[in-house]
Amino acid sequence: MAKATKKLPHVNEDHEKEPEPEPEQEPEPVPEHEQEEEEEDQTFEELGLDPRLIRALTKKSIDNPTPIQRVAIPLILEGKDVVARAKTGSGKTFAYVLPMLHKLFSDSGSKNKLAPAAFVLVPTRELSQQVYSEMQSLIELCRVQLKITQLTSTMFDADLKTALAGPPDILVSTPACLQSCFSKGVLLPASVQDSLSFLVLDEADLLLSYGYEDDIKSLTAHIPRRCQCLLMSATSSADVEKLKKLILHNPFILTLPEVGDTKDEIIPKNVQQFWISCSARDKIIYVLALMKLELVQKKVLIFTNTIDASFRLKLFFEKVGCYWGRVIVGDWIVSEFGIKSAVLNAELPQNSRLHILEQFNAGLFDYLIATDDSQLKEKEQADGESHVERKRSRKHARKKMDSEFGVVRGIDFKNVNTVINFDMPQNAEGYVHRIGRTGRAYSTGASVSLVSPEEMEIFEEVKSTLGENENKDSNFIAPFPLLTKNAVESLRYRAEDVARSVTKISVREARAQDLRNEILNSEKLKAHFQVNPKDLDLLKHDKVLSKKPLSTHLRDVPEYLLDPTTQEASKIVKLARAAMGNNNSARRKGFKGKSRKDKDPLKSLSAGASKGGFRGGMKRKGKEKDDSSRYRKKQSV
Ligand SMILES: Nc1ncnc2c1ncn2[C@@H]1O[C@H](COP(=O)(O)OP(=O)(O)OP(=O)(O)O)[C@@H](O)[C@H]1O
Repeated sequence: MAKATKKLPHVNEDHEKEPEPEPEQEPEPVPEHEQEEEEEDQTFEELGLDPRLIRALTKKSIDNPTPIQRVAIPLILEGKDVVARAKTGSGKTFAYVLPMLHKLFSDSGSKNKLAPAAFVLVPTRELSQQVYSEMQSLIELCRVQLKITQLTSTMFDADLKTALAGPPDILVSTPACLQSCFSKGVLLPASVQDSLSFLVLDEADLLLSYGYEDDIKSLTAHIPRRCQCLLMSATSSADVEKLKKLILHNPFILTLPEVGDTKDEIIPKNVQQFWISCSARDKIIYVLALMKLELVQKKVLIFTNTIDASFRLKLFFEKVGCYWGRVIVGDWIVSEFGIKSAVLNAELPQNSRLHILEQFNAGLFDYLIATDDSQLKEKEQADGESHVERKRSRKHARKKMDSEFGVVRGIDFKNVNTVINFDMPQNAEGYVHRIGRTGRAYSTGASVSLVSPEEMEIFEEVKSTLGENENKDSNFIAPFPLLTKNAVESLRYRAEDVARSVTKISVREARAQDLRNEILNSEKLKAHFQVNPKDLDLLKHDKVLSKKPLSTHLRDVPEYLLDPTTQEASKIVKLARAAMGNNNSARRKGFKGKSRKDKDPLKSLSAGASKGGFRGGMKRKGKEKDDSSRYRKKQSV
């Protein structure tokens, strides 16, 4: 314990029964900037991790631990129960996976056990797949004989038995699925009592909202007292507190970080947040303008609150012939290819959803229109209150959807530069999780929320949750500076014309068609991925769904339609993109890649963006250092 704090003089962990040493027991105070450098330079070796894991990380170009990893890993290696709260994308998964694997590597006794040594519980199947893949790839790189198994609620009893035969060392699952293994007798409480050394509740803030409370309560009876329990969470909530009381013994509470005043910095500072005020009807023109005039950087993740809205958008993009990519050979344009988008929602089969995520992450397409799970649930509830009939039919529809689906929360979308809230989420928590899909691993990112007058209330709620304060740099949602009303008006006539042609019937047909495609895909995928698990390229998810020929009148926006400010803004965004090159570089070295603020051409632009104006997401280095050095002292229960 003392060892961990001495290495990390900025960190204060509270412990219920073991108070931290008084400051006089700390090492000699070091000037702040030196401490920051020292912490940032800390290596995984210094944290005491197994060399095989360190080599595996190096192969993944991960050299230095992130702030939460720097604090959590030593404590977990020491065998402490830990509650770790750190913002989205801050590397919480490796913060528990690395020390857990380290300990399992050296746990020779586990081979004679009759049940897994570790349970990792997550709220959704997408997350389960993600965590499973991360751990599996580390284990493979380490060339260690550890078996990891993923269980899903759709597995037959016989498959569950097969999966648990052996038994695996690590089990990744949702709480419901694990509990059903106990109730079906596939897992025996006595064996678990004897074997279990680790219980991880990942994305703990979401576990209860996904309805797993009863499952978790039932599971507690099977968790041996000596089992080390870890709870990872992006936000603090009453649910996290509840889980903490249910599961953990005497935990260390790590909270990262607080900057400045009374409110936590919830959104990573490397993410610039913007908003545009417009009518619900005009949103489609604004989103078109953002994309068509290249005012946002790819890859783009667009959120809608309903599946129909996502298809409407997809068809609209297809129909406006958003073609601005060109293949040029010599002086000749040999082909033009369209910007196509894919949709992601709970209606799609599981295999398709995972594959869409993989393809998007692999960069096979740049625009993904997602309808997030909680929005669906809440929208249905809201609709249901006023329209009983609709509620019944939606309830029926909901049954067809996957209750373990979770597209937004915790999913590690790779290299998303921009998140667009086409619809505002239903609550501030939804906003935080959506925006957290960009700026992962402290890379840069931006978000643009389109806010209609009807959504102003929720927008205000978001701002107050974030602790917005124009004098403070963080958590400030600025008016989007790059798009003028004139630029939008220049697109209006044509865009409205195209929007009119996207009828309810065409949306319904497209949705049905997409589902058919994906069910077919899913069958093919299932068979194919059994043989070629790493093959990403078999099937396409961004097929054109429009049945009618595409309109050409918005294919190219004539220069005369654009006002000079927007033209200038578009040029600047392109320059910024060129200057940034591969923004992934920021992700290496424990997120401490140098930002290029000196080269940031957006810094000079001020069209309407007061404080927090468009920074192109590149000038946050100094503040990032603050993150690594400030952990908030928090009272444990
Ligand atoms: N030390 C590191 N250096 C560089 N990249 C890292 C490091 N640790 C993790 N990453 C990468 O950072 C990304 C985000 O990590 P992770 O998914 O664990 O974040 P998170 O804190 O769990 O976010 P969320 O709360 O949204 O689930 C991943 O792509 C991961 O591979």
